[in-house]
Amino acid sequence: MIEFRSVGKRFADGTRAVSDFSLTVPSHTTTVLVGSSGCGKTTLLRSVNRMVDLTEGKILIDDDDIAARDPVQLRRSIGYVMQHAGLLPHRRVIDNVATVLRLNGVPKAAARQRAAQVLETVGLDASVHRKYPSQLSGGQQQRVGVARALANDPNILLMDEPFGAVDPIVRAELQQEMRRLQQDLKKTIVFVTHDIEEAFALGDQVVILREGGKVAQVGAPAEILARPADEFVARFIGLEHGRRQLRVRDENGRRIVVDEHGRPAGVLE
Ligand SMILES: Nc1ncnc2c1ncn2[C@@H]1O[C@H](COP(=O)(O)OP(=O)(O)OP(=O)(O)O)[C@@H](O)[C@H]1O
Repeated sequence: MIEFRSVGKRFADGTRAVSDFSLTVPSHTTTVLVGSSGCGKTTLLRSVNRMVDLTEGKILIDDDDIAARDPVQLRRSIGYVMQHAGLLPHRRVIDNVATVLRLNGVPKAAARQRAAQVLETVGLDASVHRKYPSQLSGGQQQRVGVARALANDPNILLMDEPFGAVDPIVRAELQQEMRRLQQDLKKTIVFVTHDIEEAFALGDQVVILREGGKVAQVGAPAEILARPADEFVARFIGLEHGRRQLRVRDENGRRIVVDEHGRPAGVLE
């Protein structure tokens, strides 16, 4: 479990990114932080592995204050996936993944073996092992990024807009893949996105943020859709002007669900 207790961050230049942010992230589930650009998502995410050091409040991981942890050790114990995969361009795929294991003292052969295993977990076979990142598609690079984050088998995975730079079809594929992975792995995931559809697709718990890291609403996607806390949330999740309102239409004896434009969205069973 990760607990944010009245967390705040003011950067050296005086920019206040976050104030008084509190949240509990339950273990083995996915929590998605969603909000517009600049609302403080990345700052909050990076404060969990101390890439950002807080100016107020504290973060506890399983009841331990992370301020007391060695930052390098802490960072190595937590998986981190960023938007542009952040792979080392001059290292082969297998070594990009093996490097994090080597840093933790795993011998070379064992590191490569584990890297191959974790690449397979994310759907990449041996044909990519010896390639360089630039020889992979954007979606494949993101998979390598996820594999690298999983290599040490961390309990916690931080994901910062990991699918933001790939096309919508690949993005949907990666989201689906992530749900499958999470069913097996049951990591504690904190995922950042500005896309509410992605938040609803992946989050067990969704946190809608306003500017300054202020929480507008926290809840399961269905709870938020059913009871948006206020106008801001209703607008953010696209409930205004009748959007997302589905209706049932009878079509040759079957009940078809249609969207606000009357376009078919599915079949009601
Ligand atoms: N190192 C820094 N120094 C000064 N200000 C910063 C720094 N990093 C972030 N900020 C500011 O803090 C605020 C929150 O930034 P943050 O990157 O956390 O937002 P975000 O919600 O992740 O945005 P995006 O979706 O655009 O990445 C912004 O106003 C940003 O300009």
